[in-house]
Amino acid sequence: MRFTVAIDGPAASGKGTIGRAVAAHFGFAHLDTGLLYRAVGAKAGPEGDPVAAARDLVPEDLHRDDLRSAGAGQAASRVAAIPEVRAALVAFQRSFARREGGAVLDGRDIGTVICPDAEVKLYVIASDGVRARRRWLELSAKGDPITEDEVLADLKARDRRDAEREAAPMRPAKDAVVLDTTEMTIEVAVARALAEVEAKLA
Ligand SMILES: Nc1ncnc2c1ncn2[C@@H]1O[C@H](COP(=O)(O)OP(=O)(O)O)[C@@H](O)[C@H]1O
Ligand SMILES: Nc1ccn([C@@H]2O[C@H](COP(=O)(O)OP(=O)(O)O)[C@@H](O)[C@H]2O)c(=O)n1
Repeated sequence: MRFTVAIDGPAASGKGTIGRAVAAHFGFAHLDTGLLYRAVGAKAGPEGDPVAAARDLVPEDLHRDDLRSAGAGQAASRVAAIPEVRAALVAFQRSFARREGGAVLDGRDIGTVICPDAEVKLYVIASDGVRARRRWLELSAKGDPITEDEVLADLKARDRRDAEREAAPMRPAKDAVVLDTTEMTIEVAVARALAEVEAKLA
């Protein structure tokens, strides 16, 4: 069975949390595509060639322990604006999406560019303040000394860059279901996503 769930939306809106839960529930594979761009940014570093880093990306690159920081997120969003970087990552994402047994991919352009024919498309949003609070709680629990205001500034800068770039800008697909999780618990948000998938599987 081939079945693709595409989850897009701005930074820290809950895409990964929902994606992992949907994948676990239905036994689908899950790909956090943001991790690919974070790994490219980290692999290239400030002086390197991001296009070469994207073309040479190997699975071990995704296991670096510094990919979740705000700095790695900023580097990701800069390399993600380069069309050749995005092009180098398309084939892997598309073949992951069509693997046997079902797949969930979360990112910014899954429903619009990577998988325009996905069976389910969700666009997950939440207010800026709520997203900043959630990401700050996550980073501070890991010992990151970043402040909540710094997280908010990071999210806003990335969202603007991601939405305004020419190459695969962040936006909801015309047929995406928008899920505003501002006032939802994780359990409620996941239940809403599961219901959308159930409806299409039936
Ligand atoms: N509905 C929610 N309520 C409270 N916290 C949430 C909710 N959804 C996600 N979170 C938390 O917010 C943080 C960001 O979520 P995540 O799924 O990583 O977002 P994204 O993949 O969109 O960047 C995580 O720490 C996650 O546990
Ligand atoms: N499909 C994707 C996924 C991520 N990205 C870029 O990668 C960055 C990091 O993505 P992420 O999903 O890990 O970010 P968070 O939402 O977890 O903060 C984003 O800010 C985008 O610039 C993208 O351009 N396309």
